[in-house]
Amino acid sequence: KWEGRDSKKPESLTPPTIEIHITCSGCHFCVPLLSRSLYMGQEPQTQEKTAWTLRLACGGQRHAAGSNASHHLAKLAKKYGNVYQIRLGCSDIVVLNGDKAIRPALIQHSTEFAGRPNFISFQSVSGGKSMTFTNYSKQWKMHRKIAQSTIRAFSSANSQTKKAFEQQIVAEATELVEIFLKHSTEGQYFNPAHELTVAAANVICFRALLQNVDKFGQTVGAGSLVDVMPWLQSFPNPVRSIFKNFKDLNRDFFMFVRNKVEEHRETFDPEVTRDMSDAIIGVIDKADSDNGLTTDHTEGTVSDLIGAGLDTVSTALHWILLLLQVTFNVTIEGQFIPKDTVVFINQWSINHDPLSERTPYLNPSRFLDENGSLDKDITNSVMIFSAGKRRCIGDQIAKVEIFLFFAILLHQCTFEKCPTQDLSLDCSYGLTLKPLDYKICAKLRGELVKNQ
Ligand code: HEM
Repeated sequence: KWEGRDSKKPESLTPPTIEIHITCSGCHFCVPLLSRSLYMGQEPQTQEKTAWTLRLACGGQRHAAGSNASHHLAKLAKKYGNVYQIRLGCSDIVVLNGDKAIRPALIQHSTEFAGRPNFISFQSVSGGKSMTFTNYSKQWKMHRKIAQSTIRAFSSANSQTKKAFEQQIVAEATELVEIFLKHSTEGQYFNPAHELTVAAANVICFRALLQNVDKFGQTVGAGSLVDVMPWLQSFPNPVRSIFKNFKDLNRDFFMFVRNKVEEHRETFDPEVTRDMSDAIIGVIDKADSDNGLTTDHTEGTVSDLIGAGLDTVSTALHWILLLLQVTFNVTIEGQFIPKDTVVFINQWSINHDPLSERTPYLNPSRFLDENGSLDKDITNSVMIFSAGKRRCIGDQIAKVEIFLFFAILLHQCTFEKCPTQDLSLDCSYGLTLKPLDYKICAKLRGELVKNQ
């Protein structure tokens, strides 16, 4: 019995079930569910279900629930409790909302919540040898340990690596400022999404492959309606087409990584570790003892680190630039979980109370106490890197990257929103929740500071 539920006295031992009928295809509703789904590892039990029905009608446009499904799921928690169950296609998915439900699940029951479901879409990621999308096992533990120590070795292991890493980010951020100013020539407005993705890709690809890139406009991820409705693959329909595009994108991305890793193998020198790829080849390909990992896991790990480090950081910068431009004065409107249940950790619900009045603008001072010092209780309550066994292993990299990019962009430029465009806090779904496209114009504050 798991007692992470927020309510004082559970009425039943099973979470309420809400059926979600998706009445059109092409809806992205389930993507965030799937991309942050965890898997329980307890004994199976039968359960009685109380069913409520929620209909999402979406004729190819936004679904009735609004564009932010995480927000909608958080709102449902007000009615049904912080732990409830939805049915999506063939899958029952338990949704956890709010800090009080999520934190004990991820920390006190870290092993039970460390799994991953066996979704079809996960097989397309990192050549099927992803660490991120692999279920909890002894082999996964080894895989994660290798990925974690490799990241550390190339970002924060000692003052020299730290400095080299920071210098690379500064160079990238300085170039980004120049590109933004070029796109803003004569007061033009431009969409920063592509440049942010390339900047984040350059940082992580350089660490992983000693390679800069200019080709990443799209990012890879996982999660599709076919995971919960596999039969959608058997006849032509928009979900099948979207899934095909997703598989093609993942395949192209993986081929790029595989070719680069192959080049590294050909020139590998055990005395000189050039980048993360060399480090991983050294540990997996050339391992002295059998650690259960094969050479395919080498490419899988490099691909995982690039994929995870690219989309997240570029999305964070994309949100920051959006929130910088405008003040939004708006109103945002003990369970037992059986084995093999897919659990959606609605992390969004921790940092957003769906029913409270909020003014979501960039307001760093809300993290300060009355003396102007950082309030650790507040910063710790923001759980953007998750918790428990699946906690992000790139958090240190991410913090340094976002801090330096943000500081350099702000130091050098002001940003203006396009006057003809309404800004919105709605999201589009991929591996992360992304802001919708918007345009800005960058203006230099003073002299352009070039990278030394
Ligand atoms: C703002 C930036 C970032 C955010 C918000 C973020 C967030 C997260 C979260 C919430 C998870 C847990 C997912 C889950 O529970 O299923 C995660 C996992 C992961 N992150 Fe990050 N991340 C960021 C940057 C990075 C970077 C820069 C890297 C690598 C260079 C990275 C590598 C990973 C990996 C490999 C995992 C999977 C861990 C596992 O499955 O054991 N992340 N990240």
